[in-house]
Amino acid sequence: MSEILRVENLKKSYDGFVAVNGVSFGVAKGELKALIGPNGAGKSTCFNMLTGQHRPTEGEVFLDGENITGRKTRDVWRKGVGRTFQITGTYQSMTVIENVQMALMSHHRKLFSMMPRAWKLYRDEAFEFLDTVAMADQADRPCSVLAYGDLKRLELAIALTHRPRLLLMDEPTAGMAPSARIELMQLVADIVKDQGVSVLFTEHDMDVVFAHAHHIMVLNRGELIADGSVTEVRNNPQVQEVYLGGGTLFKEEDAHA
Ligand SMILES: Nc1ncnc2c1ncn2[C@@H]1O[C@H](COP(=O)(O)OP(=O)(O)OP(=O)(O)O)[C@@H](O)[C@H]1O
Repeated sequence: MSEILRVENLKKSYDGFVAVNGVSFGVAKGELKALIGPNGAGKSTCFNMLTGQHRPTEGEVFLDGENITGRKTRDVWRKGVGRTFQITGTYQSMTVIENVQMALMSHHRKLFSMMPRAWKLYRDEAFEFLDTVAMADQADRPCSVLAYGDLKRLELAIALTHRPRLLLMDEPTAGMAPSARIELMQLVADIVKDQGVSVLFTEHDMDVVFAHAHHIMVLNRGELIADGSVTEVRNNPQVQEVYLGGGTLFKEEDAHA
């Protein structure tokens, strides 16, 4: 399978402190890949370098073969790299569908207008995105009354309006109840399968990671210590040491590969 993302020898230093050190990896087209690691391992720093928020100190980032290292966030986004954040970024005073319509206006490069007729634009298209995340029945509800899990699904719909080739998800299930976490990631897995979008996500909940990731990478103190299938990562002694001081990290039945 060819790669949507290739990262070579990525490094980020802050005043001499090395947050990410010589990291190289790939994400295949149509892959759902997890980037895990303890707090402060360098996951967000990695994401920030992929999206152009931070310029790498060294190394290169290729999107579908094109070198995008150091490009501005907006350029990277226009090239098809989307991102969702741990804290949702919807407009609370607007309805669910208006949030999606506004994202579509941006995607189609239409100037946003507060004129009432602006809300007729892209309404059908917006419904399709809401349908993808099973939110069409909540289209006309204000965002301020949505349950947290519904806000996360809405944020996913908004990210999809830009037709990302690669979607980076920063702790997508943070703050959710365990059953809602698995449900949200099942939705993401379905989207990956049905639409061929590639997803790279960070996550602290191992049940979510093992249930859905095709492959897992492990960062520790800025260095990539594992990159492989669930089974390979589970059996990696260095990973077990990092997580549980040598104890068992994974249950056999969790593995799919
Ligand atoms: N702008 C910055 N200036 C200085 N140090 C930073 C900066 N951003 C991150 N760091 C440091 O780099 C290291 C990696 O941080 P990062 O946020 O990437 O880790 P993380 O794996 O995403 O952690 P978490 O799981 O807690 O979100 C940490 O030690 C952090 O304090």
